[in-house]
Amino acid sequence: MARKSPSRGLSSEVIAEAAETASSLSRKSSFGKRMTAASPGRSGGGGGGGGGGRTHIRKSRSAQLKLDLDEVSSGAALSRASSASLGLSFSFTGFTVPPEDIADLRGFSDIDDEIPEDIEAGASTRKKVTMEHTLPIYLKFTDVTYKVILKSVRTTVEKDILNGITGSASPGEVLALMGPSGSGKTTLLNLLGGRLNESAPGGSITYNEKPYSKSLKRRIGFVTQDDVLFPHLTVKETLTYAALLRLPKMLTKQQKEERAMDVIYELGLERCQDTMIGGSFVRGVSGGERKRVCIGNEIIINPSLLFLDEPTSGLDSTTALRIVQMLHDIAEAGKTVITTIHQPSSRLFHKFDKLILLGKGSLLYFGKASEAMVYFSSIGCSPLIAMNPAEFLLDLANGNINDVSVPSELEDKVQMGNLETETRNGKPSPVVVHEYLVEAYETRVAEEKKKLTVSISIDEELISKVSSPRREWGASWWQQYSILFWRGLKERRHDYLSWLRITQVLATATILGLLWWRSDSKTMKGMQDQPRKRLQNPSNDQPSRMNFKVKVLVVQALVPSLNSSMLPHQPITSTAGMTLVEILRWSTNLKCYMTLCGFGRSGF
Ligand SMILES: Nc1ncnc2c1ncn2[C@@H]1O[C@H](COP(=O)(O)OP(=O)(O)OP(=O)(O)O)[C@@H](O)[C@H]1O
Repeated sequence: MARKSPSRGLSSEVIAEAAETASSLSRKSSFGKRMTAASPGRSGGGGGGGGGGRTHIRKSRSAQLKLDLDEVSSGAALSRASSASLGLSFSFTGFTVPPEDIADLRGFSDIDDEIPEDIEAGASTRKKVTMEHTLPIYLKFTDVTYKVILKSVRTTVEKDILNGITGSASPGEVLALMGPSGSGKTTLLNLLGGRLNESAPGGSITYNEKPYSKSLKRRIGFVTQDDVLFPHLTVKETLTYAALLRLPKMLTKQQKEERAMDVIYELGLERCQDTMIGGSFVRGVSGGERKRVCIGNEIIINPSLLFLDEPTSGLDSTTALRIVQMLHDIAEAGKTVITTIHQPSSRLFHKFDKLILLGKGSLLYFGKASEAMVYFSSIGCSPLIAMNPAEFLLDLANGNINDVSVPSELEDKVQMGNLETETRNGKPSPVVVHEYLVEAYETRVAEEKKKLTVSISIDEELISKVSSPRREWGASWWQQYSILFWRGLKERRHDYLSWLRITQVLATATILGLLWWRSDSKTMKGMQDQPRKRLQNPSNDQPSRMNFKVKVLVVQALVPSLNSSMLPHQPITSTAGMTLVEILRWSTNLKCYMTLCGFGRSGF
């Protein structure tokens, strides 16, 4: 299969950068490797299984490292991502890899980077849904600032959230945003994802050299920190409804359903596809599976840019590692992945291509994650004991320099006693450390910043596609209505069919029905007057004294302000009393109807 020429992708500079990234990575997982292997005609990794033969391909990380250096330096690595993005090979564009190959993986949980595995290639029977190719998007942001205005009764204060953040991310890369809590990671992520519209940020954010536009929305996937999933839907239902609602109109219902299945296989969710998502009161899928469903919800539309807000929070380190590995696989399909991360393990830290370290909204480091430690040691900050690099960086960003060698400049200042700011245990205070790091980054890495601010040449076609409004989407109004209606019914089927609810509904209906049992329904006046007659002269009440008593009790319960002493003299069938009962009856009916239609969550 002919590879797409690099010129089809971004400019040579970008390609070189991405190629460099690719060469620095030993990051392809066995999962990703299978993807490569499954692509017929692919030369790397021992050859693909062409022609549907049963070719055993030995895969290992070392095999991946065989990445041809000439190929890398010529930019073919990005071309690979590019060709993947053009739907030719990788899985996460989701269109060519036989799911049987993926199914063989026995789910995501069995992926082990280090263990060589045999894979059967070329046994494809499942046909993948053809979708639009991933458009490679180069994200660049320079001197991004963001403020919020805090209004109180007396004053209006401006609060700086981000101060001059500069960085970039190319297709095929995973950029991690790291920093202590409150450092501005989520704000930066939201800005880059075009989700903060209330006040315009300073600086520039470009996507293939174009500013954010509405048409880009369709090319961006955003996985928020809080999982927004329906607890009573199964994994398969969740992704199928997402596909039905979000995929282009030109695809048939069957194709959309197939696309949902593709994503299930790609994310290794096939074993739990029929399990409910679950929630506070319902046991469902595991935390890692839940996160993968959230990611699936976004990659189902084949986005060019994927943003994730703390996708590993609350997960154990092994599951977190698998999630990050999956993000790499997604990136390798030509997507640009940007994620915030909290306290990653050292293994996880080394998996990121690029890193942004934030401290109090300022940039402390931007560059390759693998070079972060070298940079900080060059400015005099190194760990004094063996520690996880991520932990070390977060300590620094917090201004905590216990177990960290103090830069000689700062040490001198402390010893000379000319440090105006307070010191703690003879060590510079966090404020001073923060200022030092910000300053160090500003001056010593100014060159790096300059490189980023230089405009790069990107293929005209890519630029025009980014701002092109042409991308047909979604379902019609009526389709959306019916999909949401059925989704609402499915989501609540467990509520409807619970014995508690059925009993509750029957009991309410019986009690309310008793109010009008054996009523004189011939005329409106008769209906209204009849109970009054009974109340005023119960002995005339032929149908049943019991019936009358029940009614009185029910009305008393419904209208607590009427006490029994009032009843004989103050008939409840006064216009006000009856109107109240009518309102109650109608509101109950309305609520039943609305619940059946899928509106409102609480049932009756
Ligand atoms: N709209 C706003 N109004 C006031 N303050 C805000 C607003 N948005 C963000 N902030 C403040 O900006 C700072 C950065 O917030 P942000 O959520 O980006 O931090 P974070 O690094 O993602 O934190 P965490 O890791 O805890 O989620 C915080 O101090 C937050 O209180």
